[in-house]
Amino acid sequence: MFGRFRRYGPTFTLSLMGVRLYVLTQPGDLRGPYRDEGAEPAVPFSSFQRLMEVAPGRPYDVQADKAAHGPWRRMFLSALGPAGLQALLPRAQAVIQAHLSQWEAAAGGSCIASLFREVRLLAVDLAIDVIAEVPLPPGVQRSAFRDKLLCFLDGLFGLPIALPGSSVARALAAKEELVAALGPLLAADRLRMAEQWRAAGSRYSALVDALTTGSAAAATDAAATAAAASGKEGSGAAQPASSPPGAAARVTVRDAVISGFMALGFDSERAAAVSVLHAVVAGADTTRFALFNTLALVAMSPRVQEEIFAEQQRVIAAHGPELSVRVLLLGSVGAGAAAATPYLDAVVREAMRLLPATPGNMRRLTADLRVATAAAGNKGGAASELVIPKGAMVWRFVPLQHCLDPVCWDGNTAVDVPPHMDWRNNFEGAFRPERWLSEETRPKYYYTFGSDSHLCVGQNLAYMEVKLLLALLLRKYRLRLEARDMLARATQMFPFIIPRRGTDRVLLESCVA
Ligand code: HEM
Repeated sequence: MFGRFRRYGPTFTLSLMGVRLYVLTQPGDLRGPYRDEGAEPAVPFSSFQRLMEVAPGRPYDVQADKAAHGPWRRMFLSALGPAGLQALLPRAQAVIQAHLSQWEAAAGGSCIASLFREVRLLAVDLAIDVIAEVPLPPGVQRSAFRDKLLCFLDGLFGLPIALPGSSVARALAAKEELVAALGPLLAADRLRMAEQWRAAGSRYSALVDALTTGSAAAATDAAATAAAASGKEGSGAAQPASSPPGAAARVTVRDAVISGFMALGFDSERAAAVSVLHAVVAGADTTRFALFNTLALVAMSPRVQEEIFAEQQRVIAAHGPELSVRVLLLGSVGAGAAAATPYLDAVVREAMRLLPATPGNMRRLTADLRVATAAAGNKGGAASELVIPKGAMVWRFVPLQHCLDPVCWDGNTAVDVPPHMDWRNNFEGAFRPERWLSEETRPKYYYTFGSDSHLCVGQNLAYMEVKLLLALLLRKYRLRLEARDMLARATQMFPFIIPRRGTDRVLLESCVA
């Protein structure tokens, strides 16, 4: 894409799965669409639309609904705020630890046989147990449920062909089985939400006010209980996963998605099940690619691993071995929480800057948009203007935007890839977590989690999960890719990296005496 930017300038078009997209790169051009001004979020791919609709011909999109989006977003922010993260941390740690134990048992602790496969399974378990907190009863076989979810996710960006055997056809069948399994499990949530909805006079904002106020109180009680139980401020491990009986319930992601569906007039058992699939989709694929990309880059850098290890040793000496929210997340999460692991934080941001887990979401214009089209490198040249018509799709392609970062890039368009993004030929110069540690070098463009009106509400949960995995792994092991050029040899780079079969083995070298 940098090549296209060099050739065609800051605005150019391309066709993706038959859809014409305008790629915009100028901050001034992007501002309006990503603030919902003259544009709305939309995924223009028919496979995705079919799999996400409630029933044939009944689309659902709370993100594009101006009235519902605000309260819905507030529900998520409450569910995934500091107290929510505190409650979810023990769950995340249990899931990650279980997978680590399986990896260790499978190869005598010497390797992860297929990084791609293993983090995919891990991300789906995190989506089930941590994001959606799906109450899978013992009767439902987890492996079969997980397989169906994977099948559903595989179809989302498949070619829009629902012929037997195609990924979309298989995903549609898996969706029906998932809906049938989930519907009854969510009956109590749905009825409770319907009751609260009526009590709030069927006004979404009032419902959210009532739920989030109660949730904040529950969170404060829960945090105090956790601190008292562990004797340490901000400790996550002693925190119960749900509120004790009688206490105000904390808001969950499940509540957020089910309420969003209700706000748009869907209150059936099927709609509740589809809403939970939406939550799983929001977190599962993104998290898996974040885990894969980050582990791959870290495994390529013994230097970065040593730095993480040294920081972990300091954390253990200062706070004990427990991985709490305070240890894992920065001051932005939770009043007064200091950054105990700034280097780990920098590593995760740097990995997600260099290899973003998503290529960026698109917007459909609801009004004409005027943009500049001056060719790149045409400094001082006259800027021409282009009017992109209402109805067109515009896109901020995240890796390209990261190439153009004014802090990291000197504006040289003579190179194929700017050095700060060129992990293939300039690994040490490109993958530099240290750039995040000083105000002067800190990247200005970082769009892996979107921006503005739809900035990802799950980003702190995602950071927490990735950091947990890295900390747990690197306290015990040094990672090494068996095929050091695994990323360069990948069979697919877009929209996600998929490694060539057999090249994604990660060697685990014990560093514990
Ligand atoms: C590394 C992992 C993740 C990445 C890279 C990621 C990326 C993104 C991006 C780019 C957006 C903006 C979409 C847009 O502009 O239209 C977004 C929005 C969103 N994300 Fe994430 N996400 C991740 C994890 C999660 C998780 C774990 C959740 C948990 C539920 C989540 C929930 C959401 C929701 C609900 C929105 C919509 C926000 C709104 O429209 O106001 N994400 N995410």
